[in-house]
Amino acid sequence: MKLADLFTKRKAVFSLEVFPPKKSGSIETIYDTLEALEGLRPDYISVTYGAGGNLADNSTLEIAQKIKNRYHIEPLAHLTCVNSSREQVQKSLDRLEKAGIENILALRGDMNPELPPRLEFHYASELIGTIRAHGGFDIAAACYPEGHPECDSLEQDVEHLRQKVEMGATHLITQLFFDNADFYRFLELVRKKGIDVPIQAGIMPVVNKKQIERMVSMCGASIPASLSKIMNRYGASPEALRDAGINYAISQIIDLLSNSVEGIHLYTMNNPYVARKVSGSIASILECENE
Ligand SMILES: NC(=O)C1=CN([C@@H]2O[C@H](COP(=O)(O)OP(=O)(O)OC[C@H]3O[C@@H](n4cnc5c(N)ncnc54)[C@H](O)[C@@H]3O)[C@@H](O)[C@H]2O)C=CC1
Ligand SMILES: Nc1nc(=O)c2c([nH]1)NC[C@@H]1CN(c3ccc(C(=O)N[C@@H](CCC(=O)O)C(=O)O)cc3)CN21
Repeated sequence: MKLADLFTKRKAVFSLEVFPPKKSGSIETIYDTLEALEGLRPDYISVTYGAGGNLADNSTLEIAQKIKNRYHIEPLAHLTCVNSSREQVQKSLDRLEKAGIENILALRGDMNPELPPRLEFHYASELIGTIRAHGGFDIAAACYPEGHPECDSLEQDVEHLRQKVEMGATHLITQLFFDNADFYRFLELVRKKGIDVPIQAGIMPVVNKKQIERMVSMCGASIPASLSKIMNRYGASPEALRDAGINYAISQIIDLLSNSVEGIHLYTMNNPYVARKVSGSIASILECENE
């Protein structure tokens, strides 16, 4: 199924994101995670590719294929371009098509300090053009409620976002954010600029200090006072911080749904406990939105 069709059927789409286990780890661990996530009945599951600048390989395709064929859930395969040649991208697209994957999240990708950028692709919009020319895929792209960290202004970043939609992205997923006011401000600006494709809010429940620090430095997301108070007060107790992080995310999601958000994309970080807690708490609300 093409994800664009999903957005015409659902008032609020609910999706999950997983990442392939590190090369040193076993690929099998992801299947335990998927087994647990399957029961949460997401509309689709996305699989990262070279997240955070990690080396990418064929495991994204392999996992996406399993999500489709073993769990009968629609997969969204991430694809990045900054470290790839045109030939490599063409090859990836051919493989994805052959595997029956219909949806791609087209990204520039994080810079890997160990790999020099190939300079054949500079921006996600170029990758989107290549995917569209290839044909056969629905294309999603990323957007940044607080502006992309490498961009001088939010206005300029939104202009670049418009290029991605013009090139063929039919659905957007936001970078993680912790202050819904940032999202609402961004949505207003984006709509004013004529970008009219569905936008899903990307939410990450932050459940430990190290993870929060890593995400903030990687994504440039700002921490509102209410969240930093939680971190300071409960930082020494892993369980308290985990539960506070989960509840913070649930509150964010309920506020977003009650303000007519078109979808929630949950960055699960392969943690089924967290995904289960969050989706269990919003299941009846999602049902109410979509009935
Ligand atoms: N792997 C994943 O799941 C996710 C990864 N990311 C990462 O976030 C980063 C950005 O990715 P994308 O949004 O796909 O990249 P993008 O190519 O859309 O934007 C990257 C930067 O380039 C700027 N830019 C875009 N077009 C431009 C142009 N024509 N001229 C000048 N500047 C331009 C943007 O404003 C932004 O600062 C990447 O590192 C990506 O991997 C973000 C979300 C999810
Ligand atoms: N700039 C950027 N790059 C991304 O890859 C990315 C975003 N932003 N924003 C949203 C999500 C978050 N994603 C992430 C972020 C970090 C890891 C990560 O740190 N992975 C570790 C393992 C961590 C763990 O086991 O808990 C790894 O080494 O692969 C994975 C996916 C992918 N996405």
